[in-house]
Amino acid sequence: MSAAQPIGIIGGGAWGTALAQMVASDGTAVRLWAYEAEVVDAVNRNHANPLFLSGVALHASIVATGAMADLQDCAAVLVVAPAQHLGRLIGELPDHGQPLILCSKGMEQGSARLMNEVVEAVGWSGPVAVLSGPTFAHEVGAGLPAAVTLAAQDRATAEGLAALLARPAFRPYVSDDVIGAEIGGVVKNVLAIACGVVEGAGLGQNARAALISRGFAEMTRYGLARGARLETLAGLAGLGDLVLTCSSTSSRNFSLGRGLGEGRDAASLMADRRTVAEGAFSAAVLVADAGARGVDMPICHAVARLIAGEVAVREVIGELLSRPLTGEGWNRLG
Ligand SMILES: NC(=O)C1=CN([C@@H]2O[C@H](COP(=O)(O)OP(=O)(O)OC[C@H]3O[C@@H](n4cnc5c(N)ncnc54)[C@H](O)[C@@H]3O)[C@@H](O)[C@H]2O)C=CC1
Ligand SMILES: O=C(CO)COP(=O)(O)O
Repeated sequence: MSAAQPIGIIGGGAWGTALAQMVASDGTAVRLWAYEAEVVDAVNRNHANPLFLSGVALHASIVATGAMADLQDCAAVLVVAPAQHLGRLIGELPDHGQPLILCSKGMEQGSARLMNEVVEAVGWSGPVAVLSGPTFAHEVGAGLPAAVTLAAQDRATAEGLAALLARPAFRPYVSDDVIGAEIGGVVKNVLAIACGVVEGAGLGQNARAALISRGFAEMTRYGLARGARLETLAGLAGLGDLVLTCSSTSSRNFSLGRGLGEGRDAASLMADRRTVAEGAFSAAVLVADAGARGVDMPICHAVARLIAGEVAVREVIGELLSRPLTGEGWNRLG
C-alpha cells in the first residue's frame, strides 16, 4: 500500500461516490468504477453524479471508468456495489493481491454468505477488510464528520487501511471482528424497514423505541450465534447504524418500510426506485439462516413476510404483539 498510488472504488452509487469524495478530500487520486456509462460521463465531464449523489461538486482527482482493469494498480479497492452484484464484480477485477475494503451491507441470496464470505468464495488473494457504520452518503459527501468501524482479521491490515482512509472528518475505529461489523449492517437494514412500517402505520414513537431495542436483541442473538463480539454489535457498525437508520427518512430502507406501513405493496415500491434498499434483499435469507442456527428473529421475520407480500401490515403487527410474554435477557434464544 502506498499513498502515492490511487485508491480504487467499485460502485458509483451514492455511497461509492461519497467515499470517493471523502478519499479525494486531501488530493488523493481516486479511480471510480461505475456501472452506468452516464455516471462515468458525468463524473469525468462535469465532476458530478446527479443520478445518485446530486448537489455535490466532486474533486477533480476523482476519475471515473467503466473498465475494471483501470483499478488494477490501486493501493486498495473499496467495494461499494449492491450486495447481490458484489461477487460477480470482484470476479472481474484483476487480482494482484491488492487489499479489498467491503462497504456494502447485505447478505447474498441463495448462499446466505456475508460479503467477506462471498470474496473468500471468489478466491481473492489479498487482504480483506469491512468498513461499516452510521454514514448517510449525502452527509459524508458534504464533508460532515462521521466515524466507522474498519475490521480485518489481521490487526496490522486494519490499522494500515485505517491510516490510508482517515481524514479530518472521517474517523475509522479498527477492529478484528469482521463478522460482527458485517452483521450489524445486514440486520439494521431489515430493522430500518420495520421502523419505517411503524412510522407509516402511525404506531407512535413508543413503538419505534421498543422496536429498536427488541431489534437490537435480535441482532445480538444472531451475531453472537455467528461468533460476533458484543462490543462490535453495540458499536458504530451495529447499534450506531441501527439508531441512525431507524430514525430518518434519509434511509432508503426506512422509507421503503414507511411506504409499506402506509399500505402500499412491496413490489410497486421496489419497482419505483433506482436506489437499493438492501434490507428487502437480505430479510428472507437472513431469517432462513437464523432459523437454521436456532435463532429467533421475529421482527426480521415479519419484515421478510411483508416484503414477500405474504401478510398485511395490520396482521403482522397483531402477530408481533400477541407473541408469548418472555424475558428481556439478550442471550435467550426465544
Ligand atoms: N447510501 C448510503 O448512505 C450507504 C450505502 N451503503 C451500502 O452501499 C452499497 C451501495 O449502495 P449505494 O451506493 O447507496 O447505491 P445506490 O442505491 O445509490 O445506487 C444503486 C447502485 O447499484 C448499482 N447497480 C444497479 N444495477 C447494477 C448491476 N446490474 N450491476 C452492478 N451494479 C449495479 C448502480 O450502479 C449504483 O451504484 C449498499 O450495500 C448499501 O447498503 C452503506 C453505507 C451508506
Ligand atoms: O447504511 C446507511 C447509513 O449508514 C444507509 O442506509 P439506507 O441504505 O437505508 O439508506
